[in-house]
Amino acid sequence: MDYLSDERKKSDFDVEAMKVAWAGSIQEFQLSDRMAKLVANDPVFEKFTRPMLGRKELLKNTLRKSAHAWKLIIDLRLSEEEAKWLRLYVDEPAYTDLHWGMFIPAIEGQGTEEQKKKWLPLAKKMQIIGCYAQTELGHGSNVQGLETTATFDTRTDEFIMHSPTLTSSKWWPGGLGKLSTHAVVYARLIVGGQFHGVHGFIVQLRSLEDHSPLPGITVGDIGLKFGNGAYNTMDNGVLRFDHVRIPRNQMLMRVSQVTKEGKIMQSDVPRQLIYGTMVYVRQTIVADASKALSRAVCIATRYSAVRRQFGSRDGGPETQVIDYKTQQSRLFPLLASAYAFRFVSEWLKSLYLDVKQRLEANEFSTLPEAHACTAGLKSLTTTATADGIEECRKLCGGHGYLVSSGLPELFAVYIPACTYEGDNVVLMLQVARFLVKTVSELGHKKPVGTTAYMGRVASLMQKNSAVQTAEGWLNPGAVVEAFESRAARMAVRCAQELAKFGNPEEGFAELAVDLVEVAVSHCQLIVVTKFFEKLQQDIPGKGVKESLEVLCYVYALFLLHKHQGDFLATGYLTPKQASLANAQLRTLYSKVRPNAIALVDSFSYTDHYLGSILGRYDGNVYPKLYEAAWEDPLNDSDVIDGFHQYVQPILKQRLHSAKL
Ligand SMILES: CC/C=C\C/C=C\C/C=C\C/C=C\C/C=C\C/C=C\C=C\C(=O)SCCNC(=O)CCNC(=O)[C@H](O)C(C)(C)COP(=O)(O)OP(=O)(O)OC[C@H]1O[C@@H](n2cnc3c(N)ncnc32)[C@H](O)[C@@H]1OP(=O)(O)O
Ligand SMILES: Cc1cc2nc3c(=O)[nH]c(=O)nc-3n(C[C@H](O)[C@H](O)[C@H](O)COP(=O)(O)OP(=O)(O)OC[C@H]3O[C@@H](n4cnc5c(N)ncnc54)[C@H](O)[C@@H]3O)c2cc1C
Repeated sequence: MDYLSDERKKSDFDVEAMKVAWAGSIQEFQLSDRMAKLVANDPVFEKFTRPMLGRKELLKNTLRKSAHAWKLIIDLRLSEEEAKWLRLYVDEPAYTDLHWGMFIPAIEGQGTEEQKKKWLPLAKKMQIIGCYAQTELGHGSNVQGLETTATFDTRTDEFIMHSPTLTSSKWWPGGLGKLSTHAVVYARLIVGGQFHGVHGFIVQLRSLEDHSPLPGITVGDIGLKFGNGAYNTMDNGVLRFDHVRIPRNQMLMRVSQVTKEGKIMQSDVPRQLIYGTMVYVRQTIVADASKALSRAVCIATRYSAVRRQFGSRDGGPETQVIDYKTQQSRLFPLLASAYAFRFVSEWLKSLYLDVKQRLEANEFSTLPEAHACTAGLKSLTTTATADGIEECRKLCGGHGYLVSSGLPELFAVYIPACTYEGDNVVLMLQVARFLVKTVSELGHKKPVGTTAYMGRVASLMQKNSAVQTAEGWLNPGAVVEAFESRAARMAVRCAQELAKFGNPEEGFAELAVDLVEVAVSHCQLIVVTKFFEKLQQDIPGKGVKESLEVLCYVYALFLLHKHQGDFLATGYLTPKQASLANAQLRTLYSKVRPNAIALVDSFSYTDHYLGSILGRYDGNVYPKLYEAAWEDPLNDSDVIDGFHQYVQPILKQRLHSAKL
């Protein structure tokens, strides 16, 4: 029985076409759909018991699933793209994520042709397992502050990897603790007693025969992390070196080379390319944000349509909580954000692929913008997603707090995204640096790409919004101009404040909070602009483009409402115009309402991937919640183990004193 079938009948767009729009193309949809079903129908990938397993059982279970996934990849001859989707739908962080997601990309981006030829075939056949060992106990954000040393020994043509202090212990790398045989280790290069910056080195950690750590290497897991199950399926590790020797050709040498004689040779490649793996991963994290947020939103939307509270008239049904305006005002902006992040991630991927191609041809001019966009959008989308998942839990009331809602584990697994691959504040400060530089160069350099609007700064500083009615806000030009003006005005104002400081670094430190706000406003402008640009494309299917248009305005006007202080303070909007935007937002919520279930069905998530009783496709929530309660190990017996030992004596004492 489909308890949501009435809801599904209300929608006025073609869901199958929307699935394709969400996936990006028909090919991408079919591929993803095939992998989702493959995983959902395979009992090895069951995951409901995960939060109840102890750490050792949990990790072993993850190893079993990873081995089974690898067997499927080999037996079914899956492509790299298919394998990626398969791992996604297995939905369990594992050492393989870092092997494929960072170890291999680090070698691809920073290795020489010779190094790639040697290491990539081994890694791609999984004959070695690698991780990305950058962060240390004492330093994560400050990469140049890393303490591990790689000292060149000209006599033996080797580097000596060493951890001179406790704080130089590598700390956090996923896959390092128990599984990796190799790591790309970031360390201070020391040649002839001189420090030559931080570089990556391929280091073997464990024997390929019996997996024991090699001499001079101390390695282990850093311990339990937030939440049951969740990210504890990952062996984040600690690593120390005691004068471990590696051949010279295991330094990743695309950026700098060390010769046999101990000479440093710089190629034309900028040293920032050493950070290139982070640019790649940050871009993928933006795509992951849309997946995580859409999962939470799918659960909260379906449950909000099932759940009824208050409002019964003449014995009729109570009101579906999705019909409360307050519920809509919390839920629909998140639904719109999931779509907005999906489309901006599509754009970011194309920007990244373009930069990658240019880098391969030794053309580096677009790297700073790629860094700013990946850093800023990673920060913006992960912050919104982490907050959004928690909001979805609240939108589901008490039942959202049950592990079987799927939301607690999703939250626990997701929130470190605000920290890994760069703390979100640190990353926004990088964007701010880029923007301040752009403003300071306006006189002699034409801003391009995502900062092109700064080229119109004079008019953006003068022109105020012309919107007169609520309908006036349903105009891409009016909305984009509002976001451009706010971002440009805030950036210029901040740059003027900075100019008052004799020492720019002192000014940057003092104005850091304002600078982060400037960076946020710039990143929000990018997301809004890319959503409108997406709507310019051919999007087939009845009512699909129209529904996306509604979501695009919801996203933009929700932000405008939330940050109306900025829009008012910069003088671009009057309070009347801000309130017209809010009135339009209310109208838009009413337009989303009949399509809400269809919009989350369009994510095409299987019940297995959602992992949520509240978010079940058929809406059959209550019987399934009731059934699941009885599957809890505590309900194996009517009288709990420990009762006779610890509780009964207390009860008896009460009866005894009652007699007295
Ligand atoms: C129920 C559910 C169950 C399961 C769900 C399943 C899956 C879970 C879901 C999601 C998980 C998905 C994916 C997981 C993915 C990853 C997680 C795992 C791994 C994480 C790995 C890591 O964290 S690796 C470590 C990352 N570390 C960092 O990011 C460190 C941050 N710090 C820095 O990047 C830099 O040091 C800095 C940016 C802070 C720079 O500091 P600064 O001192 O200013 O810099 P300098 O070194 O001096 O350089 C200055 C110039 O360089 C430019 N720059 C800086 N960075 C870059 C760059 N990356 N690219 C290009 N250019 C760069 C900077 O702009 C300066 O330029 P100028 O022109 O101004 O000189
Ligand atoms: C689940 C998880 C997986 C990880 N996986 C890996 C991995 O595979 N490989 C790896 O190498 N690393 C990994 N990391 C480490 C991760 O990359 C770092 O934790 C991250 O980069 C943040 O650095 P930090 O811990 O040094 O934070 P800190 O920099 O110490 O941050 C602490 C606080 O200080 C603030 N702060 C720091 N610097 C500044 C500044 N300049 N201005 C203003 N505020 C500042 C931050 O905003 C934050 O609030 C992982 C971390 C986690 C949680």
